[in-house]
Amino acid sequence: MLPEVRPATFRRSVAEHQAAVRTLLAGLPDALGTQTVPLAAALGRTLASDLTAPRPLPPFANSQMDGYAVRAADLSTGPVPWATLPVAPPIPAGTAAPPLPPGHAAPIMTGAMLPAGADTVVPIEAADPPQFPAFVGGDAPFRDHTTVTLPASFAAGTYVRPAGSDLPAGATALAAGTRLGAAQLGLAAALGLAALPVRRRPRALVLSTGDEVAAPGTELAPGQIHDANTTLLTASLAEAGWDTATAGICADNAAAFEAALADALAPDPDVTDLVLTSGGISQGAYEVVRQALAGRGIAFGSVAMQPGGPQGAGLLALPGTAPVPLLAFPGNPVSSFVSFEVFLRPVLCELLGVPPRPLVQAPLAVALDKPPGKLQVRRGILEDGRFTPLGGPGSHLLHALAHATALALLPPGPGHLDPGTDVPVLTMGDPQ
Ligand SMILES: Nc1nc2c(c(=O)[nH]1)N[C@H]1C(S)=C(S)[C@@H](COP(=O)(O)OP(=O)(O)OC[C@H]3O[C@@H](n4cnc5c(N)ncnc54)[C@H](O)[C@@H]3O)O[C@H]1N2
Ligand code: MOO
Repeated sequence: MLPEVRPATFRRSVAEHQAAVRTLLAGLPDALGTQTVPLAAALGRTLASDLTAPRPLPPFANSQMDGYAVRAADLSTGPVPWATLPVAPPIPAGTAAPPLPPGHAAPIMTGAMLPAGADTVVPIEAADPPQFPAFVGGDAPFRDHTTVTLPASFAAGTYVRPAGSDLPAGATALAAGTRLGAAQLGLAAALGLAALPVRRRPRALVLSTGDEVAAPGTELAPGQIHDANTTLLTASLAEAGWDTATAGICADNAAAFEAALADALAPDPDVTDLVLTSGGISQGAYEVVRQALAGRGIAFGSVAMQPGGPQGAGLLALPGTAPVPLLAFPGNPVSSFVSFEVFLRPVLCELLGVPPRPLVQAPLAVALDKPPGKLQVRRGILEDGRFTPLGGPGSHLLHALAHATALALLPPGPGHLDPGTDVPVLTMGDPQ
């Protein structure tokens, strides 16, 4: 059950707006539920519940080397630091090993089951002779009375992989919330599991607004710009594991915008977990999102942050559609990007148990001025452990953003920060 958020005009701190977004999206984990999918379809999905090992890994004690399975005690019975032992029948991988007769050495292959009684494997290179007898692996019949000489320097347990030494039966193999990559799926396969319980992928509807905004690939009329935000927000969501749909670019006409939104939500057989709009929420005369949605459950206001000051959020209540959480981001592309990184990604990570972007403290390489009392998010790079800004604070500077690998979160408070001031920095990795 999602909470009611009443229309209002707000002035919030960043923490207050983050809390409002968290409350709005609190029902997401339950709404996603669980579905079981084959391993081949589980790549990139999120594990829905703790995965318990149904059997030990490895399932039986086995050899780590091609060599001889022995009892370590049989190697140091005489006055010399070696022992000559009769050779028992060989143990290939994939067979049930018979018990090792006392005082014998059984040729054993890597991964083969250690016979009962053996506790050590001596690699073939350490044996004399350092090759297996001709009857091992060939068609020749087993020859009794063959012997091998082995050094006594191998302590009990050497080159043995005990049952459960990777993971005991009943242990937690992977925790709920784990994003399933190659290694995690490999572990599930090794445990014998053919399918895994995963969360339904969340799904968002992304809409850009503005008479001036035209789709990439189209010719621009005078005064028009290309739509960056649909792509930017869709890609941000996809990186966070979401499926996305778009209702395209909506003109600055409240009735048409509302109709487009209702259309995109109503006939859709797939659940929409979130609507994300950009543009049309500030103080202008043509603020289509604000005008259309202020009476539909969405609160608009300002957050003490730059860029990304204007914000809207709430539970969208359109006639004929199910209530759905909606976040309205400002139209400037960097404002939309920063809004995603500050308000949405951390909440999604927290709710869905995904690790957030790493946050480090780093000194500023240069002096920076900012609006006092607001959190300013500067884009830049970490170089020699210091934060160097790329471009200025303007929220239209997409080129600098595209080269940034770090976001400095300059705290509200004084408007001037000296070089060397330690500030929190979100690291984003290399641009792809
Ligand atoms: N008088 C005031 N004016 C503005 C204020 C204010 O407080 N008082 N706030 C400014 C801030 S800060 C921001 S951010 C913007 C937010 O405005 P909107 O959310 O209403 O966005 P728009 O006006 O529609 O667009 C802003 C800007 O971004 C461009 N844009 C919009 N959509 C896209 C898109 N999909 N792709 C690329 N670029 C887009 C648009 O052309 C504008 O240049 O308001 C300030 N004004
Ligand atoms: O707050 Mo606006 O998002 O700076 O440009």
